[in-house]
Amino acid sequence: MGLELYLDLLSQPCRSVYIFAKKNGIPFEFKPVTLMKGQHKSEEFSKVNLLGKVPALKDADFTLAESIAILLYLARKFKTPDHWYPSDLQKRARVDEYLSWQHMATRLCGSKVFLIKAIAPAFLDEPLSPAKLDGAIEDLNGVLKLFEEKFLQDRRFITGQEISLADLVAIVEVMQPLAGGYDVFEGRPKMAAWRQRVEEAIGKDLFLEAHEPLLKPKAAENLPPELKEQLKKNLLKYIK
Ligand SMILES: N[C@@H](CCC(=O)N[C@@H](CS)C(=O)NCC(=O)O)C(=O)O
Repeated sequence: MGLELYLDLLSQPCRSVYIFAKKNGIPFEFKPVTLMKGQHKSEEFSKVNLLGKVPALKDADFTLAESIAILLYLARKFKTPDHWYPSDLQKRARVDEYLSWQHMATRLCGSKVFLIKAIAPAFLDEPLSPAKLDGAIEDLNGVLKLFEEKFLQDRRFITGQEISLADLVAIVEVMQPLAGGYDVFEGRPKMAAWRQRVEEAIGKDLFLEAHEPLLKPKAAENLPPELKEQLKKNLLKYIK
């Protein structure tokens, strides 16, 4: 059995894995796991990832969770071009630095804005207080300022001249609040120019293909009440 990637492209870390595999011509079977149908909680999926989260990888009888671990596994196994995870000690450390920082920063704050703006209205009986969104946007703005000042500075990409895993992991996260209706690039010309460069380095078609489910979401299906309740509980955990 070849490489299998368990993905839902609505998810940021899934998009980074998908783009990376496609861009590098890594052969894999796309195994869809639809979050909005609760498929990540199925018994079948728990055999691939007991953590119940996407993305997940299966390579013969080896399974792996966590997008960063998956990206590094793919980079090493398929010996992808050096710029993705540079062999230069300090460039690699720059990538590691961003990948370590982003979980509780770009990812946490971008996801929260997206969930409050785009997902919560379909699940909650009463609208959230506007202060909730204001607070989330304020936190996200603080993180984006740090992203520009510390990680991007005046460079073309985070490590310098070429795209790396750090840029890939960053772009998929900042697209999430954008899809929720909060344009993170407005008033941030440095970030907007970086986005263009990242899109070009990935390839516009692949970038669009990976983001289409997020940018043009299909109407939500009618969910069974118990599943809706479970997803609502999860949502409240994330946006508290
Ligand atoms: N740190 C993990 C995060 C994975 C994650 O949170 N995935 C989300 C989708 S973006 C998920 O599967 N959520 C389902 C849940 O938490 O129930 C990674 O980078 O892979």
